Parts: sequence; structure tokens; C-alpha cells
Amino acid sequence: MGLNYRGYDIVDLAKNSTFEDVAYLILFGKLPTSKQLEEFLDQIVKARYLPAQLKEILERIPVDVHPMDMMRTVSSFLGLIEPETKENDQYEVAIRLLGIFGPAMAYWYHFAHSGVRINEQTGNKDTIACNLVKLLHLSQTADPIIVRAVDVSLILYAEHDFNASTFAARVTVSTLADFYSGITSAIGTLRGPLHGGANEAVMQYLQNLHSIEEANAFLNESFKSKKLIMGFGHRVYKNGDPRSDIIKEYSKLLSEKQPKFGKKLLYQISEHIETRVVNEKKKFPNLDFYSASTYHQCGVPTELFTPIFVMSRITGWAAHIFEQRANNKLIRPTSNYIGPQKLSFVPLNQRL
Ligand SMILES: CC(=O)SCCNC(=O)CCNC(=O)[C@H](O)C(C)(C)COP(=O)(O)OP(=O)(O)OC[C@H]1O[C@@H](n2cnc3c(N)ncnc32)[C@H](O)[C@@H]1OP(=O)(O)O
Ligand SMILES: O=C([O-])CC(=O)C(=O)O
Repeated sequence: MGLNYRGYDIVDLAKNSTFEDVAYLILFGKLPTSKQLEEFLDQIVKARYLPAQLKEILERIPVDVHPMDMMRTVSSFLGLIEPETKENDQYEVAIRLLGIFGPAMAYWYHFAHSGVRINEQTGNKDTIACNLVKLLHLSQTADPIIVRAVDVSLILYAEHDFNASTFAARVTVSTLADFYSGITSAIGTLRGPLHGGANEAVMQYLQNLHSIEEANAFLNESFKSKKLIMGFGHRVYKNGDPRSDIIKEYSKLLSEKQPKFGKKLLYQISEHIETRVVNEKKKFPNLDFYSASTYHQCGVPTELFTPIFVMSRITGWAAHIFEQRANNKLIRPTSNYIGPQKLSFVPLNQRL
């Protein structure tokens, strides 16, 4: 089973596009001309601006919270100070969030860990991936291999039909709630390890494995105790996630070519785990499995893996919100109650 965004194969997009190109496609329905792309990047660069009130809030968020809770707060708080209105419409808000999520995350991360207040603006032609890498590494320059690996990961994470977080966003706005509420619901839903949180959960076990023998011991124990192996299996793709081989190539490339963060052994262990889980459990890696070793080899702290998913999926969530609103009907499933019926009311003083 393949995957396409608005008719374009994900393999072609990952090979030939940038994340900005794909974000435009998802938000506006067609690939941009070069002029449209340039204007779109200008809008994103402006949207990086961190208002003083938001910085104040970010500085109060403790270092030991899960960064997804911080991301949820960014969405919610921005909804207070820059609410969705007729003028600040859903398209403006979507671009604002697309621009601000990365800088807000980096601002919080550096302030919480070392008290450093970063300047969110890097170069005014920097893409989202390049800005993110510079901000995370507190560097004026960024390794092109790392930037491209992050860029491709953002392309791959951008949209995936009715996954749980997108569905949550659609349910929320189907009540005619505002855009930020939809995104805040979606972030809360993405956080769990059965969905977006799996990329972080993968790294948590990979980082404890220092040899093929240790990987085998981990797998033997997981198989024996029927533990879920994070980064494998998928509700829709039962024979493999088409995004996995694409991100796997970047994990391999980084392991061979990135001098500072690249780790050959990490890639080899990941590949060994893939082979055994596929052969022995018939579960295939999903996008989150090789995203973990890719992000790790880009020098991204593990706790920021899922927030980076947010930076990308904002595009898919936004497009679904536009679509839901264009022909809205309240999403409200019914359920079959199977508990007791027709009980006689018991006054408080007679209850046992
Ligand atoms: C970007 C994303 O959100 S991709 C998903 C990221 N999530 C993960 O990687 C978490 C690990 N994977 C899982 O928990 C699951 O595969 C899910 C939630 C993604 C999909 O769940 P389902 O569609 O319900 O799985 P499915 O119906 O294929 O499961 C069948 C059996 O395989 C087992 N199984 C599924 N995934 C795994 C796994 N990763 N490791 C071990 N066993 C698994 C199930 O427990 C179930 O066993 P059972 O029949 O004994 O109860
Ligand atoms: O579709 C899903 O259930 C999960 C997923 O892969 C995604 O959201 O990218």
C-alpha cells in the first residue's frame, strides 16, 4: 500500500521537494510556483516571532515536564493572545503555528536546561529544518546532511489521513470550536506512545542497547513477555509503512557520513532489530522506528522527537480542519449501553 499527498507519491515528494513545498501543497491544495514558495517562506520566517508574553510563559515551564505538554501549552496560550478572528483567520493561524512551534520549543528547551534565551530568528531564508537545526545546536551554521534528514522527516510526518490526532482535531472543530482548540486536542492525542510518542519510546530502548547481543536479549525478553515493541506495527499498513524505507536511508547515511553524531553501531542494531521483528513477529517498522535513530544522529535530544512531529503534522491537522469546516457536521458517535436498566431509585440513607 502506498501513500500520497493530494495525488503526489510520498517517494517523489521526499526525493524532490522541501518541507515548505509539501506544507504549501497540503495547506493550499497545489504545489507552489517558485514565487509562491518564496512568499510562503517569508510568511513562515515572520511567523517565527516569539511574543514577550509567550516567552514569559515558556520560562515558567519546568525543565522536567514532558515537552509535548509544553507544545500543547504553546498552542493553547497563543490562542489567548492571538485568537482566531475574521482577520486572523484559519490560514493565518495555521502559518503562525507552522512558523512558531520550532522556535518556541527551542526557546523553552535552552532556557529550561541552561537559562539561555535564544534569538528565534536565524537567517531570513532559512527553511524550517535549517532554523530548527541551528536553534537546537545553538550554531550559526548547520550540516546540510542533518538539515536534509530533518527536512525529509518533516515531509514524511506531515499528513496521514484519519490517524488518532487528526481525528481528535476534526472532532474538536466539528463542535464549531476555534482552530487552536483543534490543534491543542491533536497535540494531546499525538503525545501517547501508541501514536506519535513512539519515536521517543524507540530511542529509549535503543539507547540501552550497545551490541547485537544486547539487542537479542532485549528482543528475546520482549517476545517472551509479549511486550509491544515500539516503532513496529500499524493500524493501516499490515505489510510495511511506505515511509519507513525512506527515513531508514537517512539513518544509514548519517551513520556513515555525519562525523559528530553519526553512529554506525546504532544503525546496525536498528537494522538487526528490524530483521528479527519482521521475520519472527511479522510486524514491520513504522515511520517512528528509523526516525528515532535518524533524529538521534542529527543531535536532537530524545525528548524533542515527538514535538518535532508536531512541527510537521500541524500541516495535516490544519488541512483536515479546513476540510471539516468546509462541510461541517458534528462528529458524535453513538454507543450501546450494556449496564443495568430500570433500577428503582434508592434514597441516600437506605444505600448499602
Ligand atoms: C506515526 C505513528 O503513530 S505509527 C504507530 C506508532 N506506534 C507504535 O509504534 C507502537 C507499537 N505498535 C502498536 O502498539 C500497534 O502496532 C499499533 C497501535 C500501532 C497498531 O495496533 P493494532 O492495529 O491494534 O495492531 P494489530 O491489530 O496489528 O495487532 C495484532 C497483534 O499484534 C500485536 N502487536 C501489534 N504491534 C505490536 C508491536 N509493536 N510489538 C509486539 N506486538 C505487536 C498486538 O498486540 C496484537 O496481538 P494479539 O493479537 O495477541 O492481541
Ligand atoms: O495513521 C496512523 O494511525 C498513525 C500514523 O502513521 C501517522 O499518524 O502518521
